[in-house]
Amino acid sequence: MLTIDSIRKTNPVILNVANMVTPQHVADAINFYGGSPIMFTDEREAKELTNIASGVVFNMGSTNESTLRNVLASGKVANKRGIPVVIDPVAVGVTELRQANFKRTADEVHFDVIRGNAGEIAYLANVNWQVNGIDAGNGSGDVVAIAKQVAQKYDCWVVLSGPRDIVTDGNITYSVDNGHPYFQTNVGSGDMLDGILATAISVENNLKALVRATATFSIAGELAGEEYPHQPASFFVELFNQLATISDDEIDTKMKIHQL
Ligand SMILES: Nc1ncnc2c1ncn2[C@@H]1O[C@H](COP(=O)(O)OP(=O)(O)OP(=O)(O)O)[C@@H](O)[C@H]1O
Ligand SMILES: Cc1ncsc1CCO
Ligand SMILES: [Mg+2]
Repeated sequence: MLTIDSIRKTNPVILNVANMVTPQHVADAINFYGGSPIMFTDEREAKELTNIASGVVFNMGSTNESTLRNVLASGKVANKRGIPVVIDPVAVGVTELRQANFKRTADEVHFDVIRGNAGEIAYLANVNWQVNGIDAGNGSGDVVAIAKQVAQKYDCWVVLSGPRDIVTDGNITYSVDNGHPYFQTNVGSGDMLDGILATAISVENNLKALVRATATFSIAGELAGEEYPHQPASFFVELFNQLATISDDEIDTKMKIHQL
């Protein structure tokens, strides 16, 4: 079983192609959880940095020609080395460029995890969904079926986040019912989750570890919400305190996971 102690002892280096909005939050989340984050923006060091990393995160939230090259260069080295790749297809359905960038990346790089909200994963499943920019929006599709379909299509794990998180390999599926509404209030919660997931599976690369990491982040939010029930901005800072101090006992006690 993946323990928080093993993550903190391993302190894996997690390489990120971040978006322009939330890199500090992502670096903090990885760091407080027990990883060692590093970001980069110049393709010339993609290979060297991927060679020293234990996991990589590609956030497609504000990709341009140069950062797309970074993703492709790093992704190929990560695949060759067998280190886990997490991709976040931020607002993928919203513009043609985002769609093309994701397709190109999927054609050239194998992902271990696609992490997105319902709107993003629904787009990848070709399911009609009323998205709202970076936010999940509304749809009537079955999120479990959608997540499984995307996992099968891309031969990877999918973490579809929201009030209930769905974690699947396309066959075995878990739900995680922990969390707090203030996650949704804060921009970058999903980006932080990407970093948490990469950190976790760089230490133990299996579906159960992915489920536990998903629950850990949500439980840290529950604990933060208990401290700050009416202060959404303080919640965000407290989330870091909780990530830095959460124990395996707390995770075991609070975890609400079900195999579906
Ligand atoms: N209403 C909610 N109740 C409980 N937890 C939530 C809720 N909404 C989101 N979460 C949690 O927030 C985290 C981020 O998920 P979310 O689906 O908001 O990502 P996102 O839309 O990609 O966010 P962003 O684009 O701002 O980074 C997950 O851990 C999820 O469990
Ligand atoms: C607001 C925003 N725009 C592009 S990425 C991002 C952060 C949430 O992913
Ligand atoms: Mg997002």
